Amino acid sequence: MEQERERNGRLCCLCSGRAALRRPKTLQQLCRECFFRVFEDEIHQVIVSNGLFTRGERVAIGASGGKDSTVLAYVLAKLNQTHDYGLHLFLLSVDEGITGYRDDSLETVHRNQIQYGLPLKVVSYKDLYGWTMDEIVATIGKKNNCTFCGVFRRQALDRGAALLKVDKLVTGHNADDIAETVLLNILRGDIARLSRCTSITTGEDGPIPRCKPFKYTYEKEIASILQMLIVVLPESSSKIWKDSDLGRFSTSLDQVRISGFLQLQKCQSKEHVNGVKWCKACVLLDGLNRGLPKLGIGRSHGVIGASRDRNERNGGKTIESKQCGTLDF
Ligand SMILES: Nc1ncnc2c1ncn2[C@@H]1O[C@H](COP(=O)(O)OP(=O)(O)OP(=O)(O)O)[C@@H](O)[C@H]1O
Repeated sequence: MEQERERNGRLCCLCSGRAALRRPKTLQQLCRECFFRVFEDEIHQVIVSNGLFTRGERVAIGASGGKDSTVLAYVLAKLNQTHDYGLHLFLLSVDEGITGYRDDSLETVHRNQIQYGLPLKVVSYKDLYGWTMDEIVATIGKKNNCTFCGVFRRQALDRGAALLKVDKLVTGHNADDIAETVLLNILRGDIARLSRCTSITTGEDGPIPRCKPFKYTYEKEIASILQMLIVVLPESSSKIWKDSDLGRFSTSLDQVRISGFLQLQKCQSKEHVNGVKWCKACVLLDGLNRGLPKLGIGRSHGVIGASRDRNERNGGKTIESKQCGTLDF
């Protein structure tokens, strides 16, 4: 209460209006409008100075329904208009099939689709792999399921991006995520990932580069923007947003789901974006389908070894594994 009164008494350092917050990054007192403006200007500067996009490009926003990608969708849609980037923006969501979690957050994505007027594509693990995460957890238990979730999500985003025929995929990874990844890679002694995990654009040698426009953005500031966006929503929806960061917006909009013909074909398919036979996702899926779900768990050389042994015994072909992981965005 005391703090609230004190804050209300302070003035915005840019326009002398009533300050709404002390900005975490610079500790400046700012009103709501100035905070939005400096936040958006900074993202615009990051985009321009790093040459993230080229006019006319098709760009998919990895939309999880969480705060980072929700704010990313808002800010990119806004900047695309105000600065006339000339981008074709899409929302791309991966439905892992986690009851009570992703189904809720996908409702938020549907809402973003309406608010920002962006086309949405949803790709699901069930359609791509024949398994939901709930089914995978029921098979493998809670211990190693993160490996499946992370590896499949990464590939699913690539495949969704290929279906949308986009030139780039952007994600809501922020400065805090990157700091965490750096520390994890140091602890894991993973020098290769350490050297590339701070890049604002990765995968430039692959079919669909990934960019992180929030690379320099503090998570706290993204949370403040989201909170302020909630305030301007109609009462019924703002109540929904307060219930959960992920939101619970009910709508009956059509989800664009990919059909059976795109079921994973062990990377033999020419459509496969990584162009690598037997990538980590394939090894994991192969294990699941054979009733050997732990087959692909662990480090790649272990996987290759285990797979080779098994294939040699079966007189089959050699499986080559590619390092995948959630820290590689
Ligand atoms: N299921 C998904 N569908 C589409 N994109 C996703 C999905 N999960 C993660 N992403 C992308 O990867 C980014 C980082 O995801 P992470 O799971 O680390 O969550 P986060 O830092 O909490 O972000 P968010 O608040 O957007 O969920 C997200 O901002 C989003 O762009």
